[in-house]
Amino acid sequence: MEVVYWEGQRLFLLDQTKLPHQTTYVACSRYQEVAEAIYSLKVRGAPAIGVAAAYGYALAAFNYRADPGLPLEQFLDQAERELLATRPTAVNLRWALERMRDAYLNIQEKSLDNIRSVLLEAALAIHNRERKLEEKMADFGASLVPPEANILTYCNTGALATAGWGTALGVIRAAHNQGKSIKTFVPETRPVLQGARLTAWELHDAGIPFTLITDNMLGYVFLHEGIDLVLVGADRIVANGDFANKIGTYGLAVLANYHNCPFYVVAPSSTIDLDLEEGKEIPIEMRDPREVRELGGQLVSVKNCAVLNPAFDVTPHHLVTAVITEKGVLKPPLEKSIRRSFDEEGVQR
Ligand SMILES: CSC[C@@H](O)[C@@H](O)C(=O)COP(=O)(O)O
Repeated sequence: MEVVYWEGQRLFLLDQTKLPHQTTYVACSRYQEVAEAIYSLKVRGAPAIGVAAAYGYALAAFNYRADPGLPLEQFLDQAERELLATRPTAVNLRWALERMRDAYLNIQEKSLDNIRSVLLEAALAIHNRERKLEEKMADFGASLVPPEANILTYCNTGALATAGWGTALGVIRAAHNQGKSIKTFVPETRPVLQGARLTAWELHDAGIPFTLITDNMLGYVFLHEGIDLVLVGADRIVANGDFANKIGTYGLAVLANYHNCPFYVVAPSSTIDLDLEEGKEIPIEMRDPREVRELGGQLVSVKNCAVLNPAFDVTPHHLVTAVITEKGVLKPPLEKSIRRSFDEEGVQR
């Protein structure tokens, strides 16, 4: 099932807020609808929002009418700003939009038809690149999974989160396909239940055994079930290896460390932000208090009570066993191996 696809002059997004009960698509014909879909988590997960934003930028060129409005370049800049503002933590959004802007700036023949077709090609290339490199990453990760293993993952890091193969869940899928006997524990991931609604749905669909737990069972599971490794994704990894991921990841990393359990972060290099040195510089998205007070739209607490709702937390690099990207398994000292993985390909940011 496609998570994101382009047809005609519209972008279709699988509405993840309706899963697992309904599989419906939102059809976006304006870039503002893509921005709204990203903000409201209809499409979510760092790589997937990068892919959606790239198509959103292309859509802006299709929306553009020369009449009294802005010149095209300013209109595209406005689309870029609005798409970028939707979710501040996942750096893949900025990564994808920068590539779209570069694609626009490199166009020689600036007729509207040509601009539209070049930008659509550029968005498709970002999407296809994601698919290809995630399979590579999954193979690197699967090589670290023992033939029999209890794995703990977090949030949703599968095809739904990437519009490709998946990050941490891609590794689980690859290990399963290699015939490894794995049991995956899936925390529900409050406040909006990406684990219970999305990861459980993906694993069930793929026929991969899993056990759903509530987030406050993590300690119990380490003590009584035995966890062999933890696999999580990331929304932004900075130069020293600190990384932001779904709220709760830090607590999970501390528990894994206490239990001497390997803790792996799986993410494409588009999630690495070498402009930031340390995790404390990462902007953390604060979301609507209703996500905490409510469950499935039903109030479960005191109306209007004070709420804290950071969507992400930052885990320090010393709790990370290795970072797995499409370039390989990056081991500590993380700063050195992260920078080297960029230098090898001469990637400039
Ligand atoms: C591809 S997985 C990496 C992260 O994006 C994932 O773990 C996560 O935190 C998603 O958060 P979300 O708020 O659902 O977009």
